[in-house]
Amino acid sequence: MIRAHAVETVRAAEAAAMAQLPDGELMSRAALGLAEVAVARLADTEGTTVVGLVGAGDNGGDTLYAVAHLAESGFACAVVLVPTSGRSGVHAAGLEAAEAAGVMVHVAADDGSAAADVVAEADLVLDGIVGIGGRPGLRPEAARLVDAVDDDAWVIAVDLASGLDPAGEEGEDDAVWADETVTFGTPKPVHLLPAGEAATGRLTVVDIGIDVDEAPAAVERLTWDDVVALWPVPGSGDDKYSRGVLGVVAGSEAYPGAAVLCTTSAAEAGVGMLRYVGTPTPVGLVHQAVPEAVVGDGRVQAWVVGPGLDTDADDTHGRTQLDAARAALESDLPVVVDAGGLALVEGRRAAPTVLTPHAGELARLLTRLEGAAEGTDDAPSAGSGSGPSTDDARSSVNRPAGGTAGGQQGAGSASPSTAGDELPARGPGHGSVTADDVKGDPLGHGRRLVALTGATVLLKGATTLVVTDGEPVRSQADAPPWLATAGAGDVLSGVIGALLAAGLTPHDAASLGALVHGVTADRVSGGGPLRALAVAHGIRPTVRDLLARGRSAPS
Ligand SMILES: NC(=O)C1=CN([C@@H]2O[C@H](COP(=O)(O)OP(=O)(O)OC[C@H]3O[C@@H](n4cnc5c(N)ncnc54)[C@H](O)[C@@H]3O)[C@@H](O)[C@H]2O)[C@@H](O)CC1
Ligand SMILES: [K+]
Repeated sequence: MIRAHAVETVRAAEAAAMAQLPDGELMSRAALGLAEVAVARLADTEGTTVVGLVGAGDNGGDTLYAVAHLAESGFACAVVLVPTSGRSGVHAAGLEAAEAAGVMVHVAADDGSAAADVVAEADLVLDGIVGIGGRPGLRPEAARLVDAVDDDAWVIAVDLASGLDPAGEEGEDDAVWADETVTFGTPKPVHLLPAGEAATGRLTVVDIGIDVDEAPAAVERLTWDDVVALWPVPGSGDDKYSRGVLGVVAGSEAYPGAAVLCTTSAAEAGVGMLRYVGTPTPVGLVHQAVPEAVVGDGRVQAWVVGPGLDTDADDTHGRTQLDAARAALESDLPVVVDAGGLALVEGRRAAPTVLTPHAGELARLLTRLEGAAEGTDDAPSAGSGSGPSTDDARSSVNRPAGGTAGGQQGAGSASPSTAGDELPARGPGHGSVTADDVKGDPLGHGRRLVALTGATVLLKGATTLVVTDGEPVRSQADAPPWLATAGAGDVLSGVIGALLAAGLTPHDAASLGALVHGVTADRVSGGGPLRALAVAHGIRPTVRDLLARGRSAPS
């Protein structure tokens, strides 16, 4: 598992380490690690010239010492001091070391255009303007220098891309767009969250000897090795019931395919037994595609409610299916609620619940539930504010052409309410939320839905977020953009349902489901198009191979 720690946690760990070490030791380790990465990248890119952009804090100090190392290794090195106060504004000992190593020093405040020319010449740029002490956004003088960076230069952000919010809560238009980030001690939340992940680029963690193992993480990301630890593997005493029976209320006369996708993926994920509740057309399809499934209601350990569900159906079969969906939601059993099922959510359930909206569905749900809550005395607070900006609208000063944070991924579904329909604009009613609002602040809006429902919220996107009250946010970015295809969400809900039925917590089931879904999509895609059904059929071999990694790993 990758664990990212909040700035306060990092500062406390650094203080504890510094108390045991000579002055400057941590910075020296950071600078050396940074220089080693830079040397490797210069070799990869056949680069020879280096510029360090140096701000007023210790992030600039790291950069000055790293550039000194690079100059000593024979590279043509310069630094540009960004603060308006020039030399007096930067880390004095670092500046002395850089000058002693023969680094050319340019002061942006003295001659901004000459400094920009120097920046434009560099093959490799170290962004040391601000680190974890930074506020979001770049000052104009810094932005001008970042803008001068050559499109072909390799940009390494020191600790984090300057201009980003270290906590990853606030999106920021004005930030460095790094090819790579070299961070110290532990990842920071911004490296794993949608607000900063794309501008972070490749992430390398340099061990500087601080200890955060016992400290709570702010954000976590499951990795392949976590599958062995978390995936429910049957023992010799298990039978199909003890392994978990999953009930699926999905598909409809209008959207029958979702039933096939959801039940197929649940079966592929190895559920003990599957019950399916649907209308005649999807029942026939499920019979053919998943002969293991038992059609009809019965005892289950968990439910999936909603993929392809037609909440407008008013024929007898449709109404009976909707009654089963409502009964599942009113039961004391764990439920995954997806797509059409989200329209049936009325607020808190007492039992474990995973809601799996994409941005548009989350916006609709928040608008409806917050509207309803406003009419009551105990209305929860609306949570953090939301801006109209979107990922797509974000522009970073040195972002490469066409480089965006990626669109919605894994959000596709064969269900009526997940067919990419999004609220066109902010609605007239007070408190109405749009899909763009959610994309501009996915974590904040996810938290709002958690506060309203008490559920685990899995928000689909290029990076999928899993938010549960009292747990570190899980952030999974395993899937290729090809997964943004209709039906992918139906497959995801089947996997999560199988894991819930086996007894995993909603937080683990949702994040592990997202991981396996994304890894499967990546394998199935192989760099090309994929179909949701192929992802469903890929779940079984993917889980098998991930479990086999654990068996072959040295103990
Ligand atoms: N604390 C430690 O023990 C270690 C810290 N290290 C480095 O130190 C960094 C943190 O250093 P600092 O706490 O000095 O803080 P930073 O270097 O992140 O920056 C703080 C300075 O930048 C200015 N600033 C803030 N936001 C700005 C913005 N948007 N635009 C321009 N200037 C802005 C502030 O006025 C302040 O002077 C880490 O990110 C890491 O790079 C490493 O050397 C490892 C050890
Ligand atoms: K930086």
